[in-house]
Amino acid sequence: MIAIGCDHGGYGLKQEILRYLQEQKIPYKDFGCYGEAACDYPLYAKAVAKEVAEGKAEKGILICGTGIGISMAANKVKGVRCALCHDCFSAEATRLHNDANILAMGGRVVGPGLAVKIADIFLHTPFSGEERHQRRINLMEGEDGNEN
Ligand SMILES: O=C(CO)[C@H](O)[C@H](O)COP(=O)(O)O
Repeated sequence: MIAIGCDHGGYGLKQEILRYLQEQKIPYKDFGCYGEAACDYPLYAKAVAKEVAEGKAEKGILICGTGIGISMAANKVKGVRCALCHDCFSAEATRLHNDANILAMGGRVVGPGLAVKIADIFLHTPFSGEERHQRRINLMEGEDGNEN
């Protein structure tokens, strides 16, 4: 299951991503927001990030106006590796190298065609599992005994 959320700046693009998920029969849970009224992106970032960190969702997708604030907020949750991607190369690389578990995009930055392609690559690219990448993820997650 994919957890998905947005703020008002990402609402329109989220509708496009939802259409893609439905067409592809990819199960998802929509954590809001549910309209274009102004709202606060950290609330939706935290809801999706928590779902992913707790293993209830396999991956997440977060969209705000730029993708920046919502990715920053998601990355405050331990175990979340949220990647802001506005190109296909980065979407693939962050899965292969970082095992990113949440994709963030900006609804005011990318058009729907590119955004759907980025989401498709993100959802279908496995982590490479290569030792050097795993080692760096472990360091990032603080599994070396350091605090962060
Ligand atoms: O991109 C965002 C955060 O990074 C927000 O979507 C953006 O800041 C919302 O702005 P406004 O309230 O002016 O519509």
